[in-house]
Amino acid sequence: MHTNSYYIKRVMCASVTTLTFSTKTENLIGKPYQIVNTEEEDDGDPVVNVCDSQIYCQGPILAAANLFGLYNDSKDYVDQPLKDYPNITLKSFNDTFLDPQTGLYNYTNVTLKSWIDAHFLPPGDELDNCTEILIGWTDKPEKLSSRIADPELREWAFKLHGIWKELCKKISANVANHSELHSLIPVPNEFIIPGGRFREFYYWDTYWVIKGLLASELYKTAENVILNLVSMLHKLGFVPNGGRVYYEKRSQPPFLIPMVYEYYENTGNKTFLQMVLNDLDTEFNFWQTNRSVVVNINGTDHTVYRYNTPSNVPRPESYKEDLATAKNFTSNAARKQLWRNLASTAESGLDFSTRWFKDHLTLSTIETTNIVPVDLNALLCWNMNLMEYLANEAGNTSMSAHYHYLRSNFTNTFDTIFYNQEGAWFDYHLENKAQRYCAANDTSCFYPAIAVPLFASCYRDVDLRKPEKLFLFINNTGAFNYAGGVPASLIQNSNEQWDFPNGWPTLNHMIIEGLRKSENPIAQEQAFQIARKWVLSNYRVFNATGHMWEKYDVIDPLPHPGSGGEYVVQDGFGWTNGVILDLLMHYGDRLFINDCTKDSTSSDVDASNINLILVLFMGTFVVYFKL
Ligand SMILES: OC[C@H]1O[C@H](O[C@H]2O[C@H](CO)[C@@H](O)[C@H](O)[C@H]2O)[C@H](O)[C@@H](O)[C@@H]1O
Repeated sequence: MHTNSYYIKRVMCASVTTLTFSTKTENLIGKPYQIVNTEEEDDGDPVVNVCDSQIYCQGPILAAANLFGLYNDSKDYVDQPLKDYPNITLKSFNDTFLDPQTGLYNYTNVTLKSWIDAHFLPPGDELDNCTEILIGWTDKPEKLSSRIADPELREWAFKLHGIWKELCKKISANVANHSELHSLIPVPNEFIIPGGRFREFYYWDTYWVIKGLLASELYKTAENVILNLVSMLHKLGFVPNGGRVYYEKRSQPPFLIPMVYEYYENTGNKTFLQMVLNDLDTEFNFWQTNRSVVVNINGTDHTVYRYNTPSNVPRPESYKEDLATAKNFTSNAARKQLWRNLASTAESGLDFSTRWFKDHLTLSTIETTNIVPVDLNALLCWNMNLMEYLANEAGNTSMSAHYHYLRSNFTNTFDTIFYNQEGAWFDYHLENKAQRYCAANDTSCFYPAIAVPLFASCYRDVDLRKPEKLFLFINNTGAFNYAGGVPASLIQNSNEQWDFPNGWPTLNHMIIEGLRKSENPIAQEQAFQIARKWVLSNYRVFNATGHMWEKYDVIDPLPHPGSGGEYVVQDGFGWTNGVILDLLMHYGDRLFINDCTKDSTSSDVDASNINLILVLFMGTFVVYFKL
């Protein structure tokens, strides 16, 4: 018998599985006993848990529930509220299953499941609906009525607007009074959940939710949702991945400052801006202090940013998946490194994509902390720009000057590290000390991230060639040729959700907005074409399924929800609805359902190419004329 060691024995007996932990009792509480081989030498890298909870982030119950695979979706276990205090629950667990003589736990999947059912409430039990408190609610907001020309699209927009009522949740009083019984983190106001298994707010999702709420004229809700994130800054010093304790060690792409910017541009509410300005500064400083790294190029130091959480244990919401990914890893050090990379990728919001894999194919080769992502850096460049503007609007000229200084230095860094004269921006690899450049005809080359510098306007305004060159580069990859929108990569068969053939609302929106905001007519026409494909295929899937989905398969002429990754595709869906409402605000006067009643999307592509050729012609003329 191995004691004090990494050793878990599974004995199948008929349909009942017996699980025995061959580990001493003292190692079971408070230590990630199930993952660390205590016989191995200390590798000097201490275990960093995601949170202190012995129920939701570590401890024997989390491990047992996952090792037995009691849940189809691992996230269900960590979303269940407790019926009694954690220490009482833990004691009951040990009293029931732990043999004091041997120090072994003894249970079957049946006894374990029935014990869990007796001690936990169903997932999501702690949420109330908030229909009553959507201040300013009207069934048919004026913006949607006036800016959408096609009557069918307008009716659809009203339906999407109606879904805010279903996705809007409020934490029940119980959570605030007894937060130790919940993984949900209490927030002061209502919030919009993505939907399905995602029963809490998510950080970067909320940017597109806010865009949708603004189109829906739900200004007070938008304000309240932002204040929830500000309350996270007060509590944790940063905005976490999502509103549960198991997300407390990592963030998500930095969109709080852009959220406040969008809100302010729509409302002009200076009092609100002044109230949150210092918090926005705190948010920026979190990235500056905790996620920056220095890269030296030709003797000059450049500060850039990467995703890099300190936690190095399995993600509690994907515990069994992270154990499975580590199954061939033989040392503690390698496992901890892998888990830090998996969690850091979740911080990127793009969990998972071949973009982060060393071999562009296999999850276990993940190396996110080695990668300096072009999109994260572009977003922080945008944050600097927005802070300069917002601080000035709020009357804080010294803060504004500070951000002006930061951004003007950073645009040079950005150019030096990420820009390639082939016409696109690329990630940078820390160990290889090189850009992750690849030619347009290489399928591992295209990720929508390369278009984020346009979305974030992280290039000099006078540099009009950059948007055009980027457009041409992406065009050459073939990524614009799909019927339903732009895919998350061109790498096939990875079965990861942030890869081909899935297209995501967030990525399509950033590409469209980047091209639209450029002053280049070719790029702007492509923006419209992508928006048209995206809106019309979402519409068709909605009519076919009755739902909006978190992601879509963009290659099939008959569009349908996406697939792949750790969990089944979810409906709802916060950011999907926000993106459609926002695109209808921009393009509602020129989008018509009849454009897509014909089934052949390839003829749509042909038509859009003809338009592009025409605009290309005109664009050349415009550029020529400017010179
Ligand atoms: O449970 C697995 C992972 O689920 C989340 O990620 C996905 O959904 C989020 C909500 O829509 C979205 O923000 C993220 O981009 C998606 O990949 C969660 O954010 C991950 O941390 C979690 O491990």
